[in-house]
Amino acid sequence: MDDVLRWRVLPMLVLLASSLVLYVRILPKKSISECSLLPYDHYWITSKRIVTPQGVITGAVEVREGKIVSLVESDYQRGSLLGRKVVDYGNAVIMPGLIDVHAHLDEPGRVEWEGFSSGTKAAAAGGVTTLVDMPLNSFPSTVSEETLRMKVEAAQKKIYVDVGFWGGLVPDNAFNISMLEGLLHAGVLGLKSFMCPSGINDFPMTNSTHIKEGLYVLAKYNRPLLVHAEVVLDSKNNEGLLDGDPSSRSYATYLKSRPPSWEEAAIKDLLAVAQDTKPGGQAEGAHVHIVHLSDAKASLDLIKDEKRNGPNGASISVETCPHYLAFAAEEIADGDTRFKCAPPIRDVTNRQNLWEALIDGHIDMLSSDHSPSVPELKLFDEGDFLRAWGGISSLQYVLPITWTYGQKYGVSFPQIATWWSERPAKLLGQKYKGAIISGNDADFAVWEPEVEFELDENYKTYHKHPNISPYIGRRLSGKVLATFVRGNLVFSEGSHAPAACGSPILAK
Ligand SMILES: NC(=O)N[C@H]1NC(=O)NC1=O
Ligand SMILES: [Zn+2]
Ligand SMILES: [Zn+2]
Repeated sequence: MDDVLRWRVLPMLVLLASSLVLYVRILPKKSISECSLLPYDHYWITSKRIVTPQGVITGAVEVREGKIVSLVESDYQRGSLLGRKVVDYGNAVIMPGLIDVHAHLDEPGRVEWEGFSSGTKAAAAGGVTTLVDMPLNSFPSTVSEETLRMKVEAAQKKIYVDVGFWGGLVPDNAFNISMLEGLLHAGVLGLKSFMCPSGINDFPMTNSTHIKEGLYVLAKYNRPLLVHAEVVLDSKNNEGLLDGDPSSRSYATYLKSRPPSWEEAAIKDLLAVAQDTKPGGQAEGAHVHIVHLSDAKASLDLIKDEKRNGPNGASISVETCPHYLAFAAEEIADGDTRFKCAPPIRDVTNRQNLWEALIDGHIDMLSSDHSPSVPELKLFDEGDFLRAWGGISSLQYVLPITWTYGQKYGVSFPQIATWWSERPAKLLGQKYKGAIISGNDADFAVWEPEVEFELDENYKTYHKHPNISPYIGRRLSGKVLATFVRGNLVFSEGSHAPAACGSPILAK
């Protein structure tokens, strides 16, 4: 019996011990192959169309340990990379990964609306390699050091792309410097506030005084304040409308309820406060970023006027979103609340003016303002524009939307890279993101501009609620083939890497 034990158990123990050693030794390798569909840490990607700050080139990008280490402009097919690990994307476009500075992922607290996992899977499938999560629509809102920690905790092991966080500037913390400093110190990339009711009870609106206080604190940290710039004017538009009034199904009714004058009045007040960000001003170092501009008339003129002062003027920037560039009020059917957002989508002429302002550089960048909810809150049965949730679901589609609807205006790959990568990286203070240059993070969107597809039920969408998006049913061009985040191939030909290895981005 003793002998049997010795000859059977001993070898098994040896085997167990050696496989444990092996397991421990291969652990780092294993984690690469979980995080990436391409399990190398040193490789080249090649294509005939690589979008760099110097223009579109044919060549190879060398990636090592998550960084771009060299960029070779050459006809790589001649064999200079023979024997290397090369992924050839042929004629597909390699662009810097998209950076979405404005998305609502709603976690913790409202995962039934979206969540870090589905939201960042959608981002990865759309070529978005970094996104910044808004401080509201989750519960609690991100307004203190503690609530930021809850966000970061909730994001652990769930994010497929890199994710930063905005903190909320609300009346509760605006006059509480230590609370704001705690939030900034803990790593939010900047603050966000509303000049009108946000639609979320624990995220009340701020007035100019709150914003001024916020800017003083932000100045010390060199970080921006993002502002939803609409103020509720004493409008008579909806007076007399009762719940269930048939005209609340009318898009025209909704459009009139939030006129361009709301944006104009807010931007006027905001630019007055933003004067403190001028060189030598009390809030020098802070920056004001106007989110989702819709009004391309008086509101845009105010912004253009301020920008004419150049570096001596206030430090400001502005974004618009794909839905203002893709849709127009005239095309929105009554009752179709998928199109409800704030500020609203305006008329055809306004859309044309937004495109021109973007192309002329008056509008700095694009963002998704992906703001989904559960389908029930969209009130599809009633089609009530006044009571339905306001927010457009689009995160996964922003690249093909920009490309498809931009064709009419002759939009180029470098322009898309400027609007979706370079300028957003600058707003976020991310020095190593936003462009394909040596030393930067190896964040890429690889896509095929010429490939068309229909957003129908056969199209794999990763948003938690695919059907609430107004883009469903549209034909788009520009298919995302592959997405790399810090060298990890996180999405390729319809599949995600097994593990979610995105990093939280915390400001230091
Ligand atoms: N709370 C929230 O997401 N609001 C957003 N939705 C929208 O359409 N505009 C917004 O600011
Ligand atoms: Zn907003
Ligand atoms: Zn938003």
